[in-house]
Amino acid sequence: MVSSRRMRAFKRWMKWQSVEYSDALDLIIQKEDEQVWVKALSDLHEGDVIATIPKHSCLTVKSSGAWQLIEDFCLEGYMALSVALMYEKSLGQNSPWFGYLHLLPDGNSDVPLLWSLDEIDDLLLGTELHKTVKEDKALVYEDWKSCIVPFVESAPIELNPDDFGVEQYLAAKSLISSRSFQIDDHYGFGMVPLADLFNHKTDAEDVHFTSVSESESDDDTSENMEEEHVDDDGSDLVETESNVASPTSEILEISSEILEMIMVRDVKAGSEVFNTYGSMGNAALLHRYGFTEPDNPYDIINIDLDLILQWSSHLFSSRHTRTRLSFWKSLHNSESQTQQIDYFEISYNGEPELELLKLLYIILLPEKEYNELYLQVPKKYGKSGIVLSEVSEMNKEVLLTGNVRDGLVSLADMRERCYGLKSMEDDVEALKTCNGVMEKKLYHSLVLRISERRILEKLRKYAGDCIRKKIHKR
Ligand SMILES: C[S@@+](CC[C@H](N)C(=O)[O-])C[C@H]1O[C@@H](n2cnc3c(N)ncnc32)[C@H](O)[C@@H]1O
Repeated sequence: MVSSRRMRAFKRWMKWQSVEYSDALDLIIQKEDEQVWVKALSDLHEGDVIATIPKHSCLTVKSSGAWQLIEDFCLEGYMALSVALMYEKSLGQNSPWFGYLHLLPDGNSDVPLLWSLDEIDDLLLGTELHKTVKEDKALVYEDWKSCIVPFVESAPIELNPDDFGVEQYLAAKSLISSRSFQIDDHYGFGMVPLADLFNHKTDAEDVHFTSVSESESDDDTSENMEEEHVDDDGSDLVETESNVASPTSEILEISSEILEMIMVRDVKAGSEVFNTYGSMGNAALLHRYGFTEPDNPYDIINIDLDLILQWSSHLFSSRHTRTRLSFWKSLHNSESQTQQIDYFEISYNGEPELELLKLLYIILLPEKEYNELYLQVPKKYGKSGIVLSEVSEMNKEVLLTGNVRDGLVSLADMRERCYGLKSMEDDVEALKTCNGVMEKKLYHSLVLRISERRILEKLRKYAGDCIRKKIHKR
């Protein structure tokens, strides 16, 4: 089979690159979708070093043959690594990473960046990702046109434009977003062979990825370098002058450095060995990696400020909405250093963030109480005697007046309508008959829609529960 031939070639490549891994691991290619996963062949124990990966075997901007070209053209972050990846792929068998790249898919087609616009509109409508992914696609195209095309045209060596087309750029971006790791200050981030074959499990990883140099490995003072992902602009990766030494001497000096994979819990023979890509909700998982997890505790849903303004303008004059909004903004700005708020988070349990409650409370205050509040800040005001600046996450329920509760329910209903005509029950039914391996886009978009809509359900319940609690207290 082609896939097992590719795996054998990858194993030979790892040997050549001195990438070592435990005999107790099996690298398996799943027949149905060619996904790779790592299986424990015998019991593994916490503390076992199951793989060592020399840093020079990682495909990074610095290690790539295109390094000088990239440097001369001043490309940085994701764009630079994408060019390095496209360049090495363009070399085919002449690339030192051929045996590794040959195992990888051309792009990660599960990542929404690679979906068609129709698929995005159809599958992601209403979700946290719909607008974001459309914007991503437009930005990627812009980046390609304004940076990659001129790079290829002005390169001092002949590059085939077909190897650096927009499709290739999108594919490279999807691989980087779903498989890259932060390595160290010298190499920055890049593709780490073998380490990138481990699948993710939220809060239940079996293995840690650690950077260790030979001098450190003897006395066991290695620094834990849990997989770190970088922002899309790669901004935290831009090197300072001080850590960019003469490339050859530095590479020689650090070529002894290795990355280690260490077990952080026991795993029984026959089980999959998981890594973690971080604590992320389903929107972030799908956006970056192309999959979701059922019952993900890091799920959230956002209520956009625009939606709140729409809701307010159904109830009040636009002048009322504007005045109350700017009053809330002035309070918010005086109390916190955080930047402008465009949306408000509802947590996995359906709890709205404090600032949303404050804004609704202010919008809904009767005119007389609002005027008192406006004139007397930060003194006590109104019947409730609430001092807004004293309300915290701990006691935010004091803001849940009947009107605020109604407001939360209306906002949940308005947010729900963003998902279009299909009800939550339709989505749940569709998920039951969907094949998670063969219909990944549909499957994971349904999980995302359902997880978000469950949070809206919990938000309504949160508003209702508070009614009950208040009645009970009286
Ligand atoms: C770093 S790779 C992991 C190895 C990958 N399975 C492979 O075939 O090479 C990350 C990709 O694996 C898949 N993946 C990882 N964890 C997963 C999970 N828990 N459920 C579904 N797919 C997962 C996703 O396609 C993701 O983009």
